Amino acid sequence: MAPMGIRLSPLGVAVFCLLGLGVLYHLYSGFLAGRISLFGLGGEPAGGAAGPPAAADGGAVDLREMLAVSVLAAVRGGNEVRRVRESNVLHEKSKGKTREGADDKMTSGDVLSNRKMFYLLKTAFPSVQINTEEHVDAADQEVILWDHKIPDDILKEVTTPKEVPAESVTVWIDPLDATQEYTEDLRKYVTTMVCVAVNGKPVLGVIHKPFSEYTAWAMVDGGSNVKARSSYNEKTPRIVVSRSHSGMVKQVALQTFGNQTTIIPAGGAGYKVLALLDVPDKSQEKADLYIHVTYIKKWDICAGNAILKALGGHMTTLSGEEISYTGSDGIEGGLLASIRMNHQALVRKLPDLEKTGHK
Ligand SMILES: Nc1ncnc2c1ncn2[C@@H]1O[C@H](COP(=O)(O)O)[C@@H](OP(=O)(O)O)[C@H]1O
Ligand SMILES: [Mg+2]
Repeated sequence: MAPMGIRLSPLGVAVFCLLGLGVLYHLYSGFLAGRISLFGLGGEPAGGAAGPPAAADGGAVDLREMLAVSVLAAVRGGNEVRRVRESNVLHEKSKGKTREGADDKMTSGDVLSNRKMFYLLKTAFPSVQINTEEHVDAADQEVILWDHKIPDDILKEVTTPKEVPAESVTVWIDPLDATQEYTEDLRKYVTTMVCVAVNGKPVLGVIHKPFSEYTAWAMVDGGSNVKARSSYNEKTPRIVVSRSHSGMVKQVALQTFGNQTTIIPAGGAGYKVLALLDVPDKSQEKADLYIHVTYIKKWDICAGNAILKALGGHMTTLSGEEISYTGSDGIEGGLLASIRMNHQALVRKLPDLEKTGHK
């Protein structure tokens, strides 16, 4: 006898259970079929539904899953970057001028990489804020599904899920860093990058080099597949600087560290952060410090900032302020990036750019 005097017929209960099982089977087989068709083909479907998004409810997102999708996005974007460069049809355009009057370039490599990277992340994490360097064409949407697989190297380092509220997350995408150098066919400088910030703090970063197929990733308090070198020259550092947006950086570096200092001009903020690390890629130059003095955007620097932070290094403005990865796109105060050095002592050594007019 059921409570309140209601009698349950055993046949009714059995029919109800069978119906429930049927509904569950239907849902689950659809989900599996989606996955199988996606990965059986080894590519992305043009649309339709497979696995559910990782954070469909806008509640929590798992940073370990976000790292897996970020790596995949950087690699998929990188494939587009490589394909366009190899076709030699770049459709190069100027988006306008930088504050210093240089052309702000864009190519088909930027656009197609952006489309892959943005929609892969957006489909997996529909409720998170994604800021990207390039315009996303809403009329040219693509559903790109993630197989919910976390690669072994990530599982080995990041052993537990790390959930955070979806609304605390801001993702920054740079679909093609070093566009200027890309147009000059200086391939080694080119990277694709993804960064995840939580409450404005950079917590995970991915920098991928499409032409050498090297990927560096790191998560603050999580793990990494890259590390710092064993030693750095703090006294007469080799300093990596911009080759196409340099401003007065050489003067600042020589004034601060003396004329013996080696200046390495290089393209791409991602490439310059990798120059500070122990990177096996043969095309990668090595440096002790990265300094930038002109205006720069957060998608250019967030991934490098997260990786440095995860490895115990620092990226700040030239006056030592931490950079917040929410709100506005750009930062005004220049950049100083270091690892295994006394970062605050370096900040004290640098001249005040406002006063010296070296900006
Ligand atoms: N003054 C400036 N204004 C706008 N963007 C700048 C800039 N200085 C550097 N950047 C951007 O920061 C990235 C690294 O610059 P650099 O190679 O000169 O060090 C490049 O990104 P993109 O190639 O993604 O546009 C570049 O466009
Ligand atoms: Mg960039």
